[in-house]
Amino acid sequence: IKDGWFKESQTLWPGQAMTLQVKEILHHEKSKYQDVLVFQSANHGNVLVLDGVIQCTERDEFAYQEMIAHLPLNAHPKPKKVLVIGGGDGGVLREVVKHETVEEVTLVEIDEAVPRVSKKFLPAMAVGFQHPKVKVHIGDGFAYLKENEGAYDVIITDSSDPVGPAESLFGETFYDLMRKALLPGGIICTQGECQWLHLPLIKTVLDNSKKIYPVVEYAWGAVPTYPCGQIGYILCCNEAGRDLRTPARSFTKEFEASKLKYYNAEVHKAAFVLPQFTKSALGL
Ligand SMILES: NCCCN[C@H]1CC[C@H](N)CC1
Repeated sequence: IKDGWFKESQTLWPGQAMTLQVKEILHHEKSKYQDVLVFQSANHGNVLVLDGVIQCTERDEFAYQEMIAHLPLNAHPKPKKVLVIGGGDGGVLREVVKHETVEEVTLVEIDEAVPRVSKKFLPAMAVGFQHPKVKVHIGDGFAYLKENEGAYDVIITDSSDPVGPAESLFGETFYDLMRKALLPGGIICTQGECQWLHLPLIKTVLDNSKKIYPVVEYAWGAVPTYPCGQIGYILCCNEAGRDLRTPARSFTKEFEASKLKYYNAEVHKAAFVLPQFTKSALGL
């Protein structure tokens, strides 16, 4: 942080950097896995930064949390058992429990510091931990998946970037472990990086996924404080012929108007419409 501005410079987005004006540093620690920073920004609320990378800001986190949760959940006809890997800030949990069909959602987060710090400094996201349907497990998602085969209708991997603790969450082994943990007709949804910055990585992950899932899709949406102001979502289903691009279920218009700020049935469909350079690069 230099003369009151935080700069998000990272090898994953060379030559560019989002900067946010800092009002006050609220917390800074080295956890067992990563550098954890929370600051109060001038115009984006409190901001969570892990290893120098913006994870979420109070101002625009809803755009990401709603999409990564409601794209898979509304693409599934009747999701009951949900698993979230990562997502230690609680935002995805807050969204998952909005689905009446969901009976139980388990969150597996490797770093105990993230829920601890989120509960203190990002209460509007950490509210997700309070719901009775929620179970929290601090541990490695790999190990957890191996212990829970054929158990989940939807698995959401809300990870940081493939540099540091989340690196292995972008590998073929992990995608196969998620597949084995799904129930029939199950859907996974993972943080899919940025089409302007990471097309080779995205292509590798999608090509690997196509070897083991009959349905593989790429969607994207705006998140102003993420690199290039957007983020992708990779969705896979273990049942051939399923259409993930059209909601199998929708919230009522009233629910969309009162309980959501980004996602709705039209946004669901629009998210899968890709610009030509991405379409041809990913062969979708
Ligand atoms: N629940 C926090 C969101 C984590 N996802 C982010 C996607 C964009 C990345 N550059 C950083 C992590």
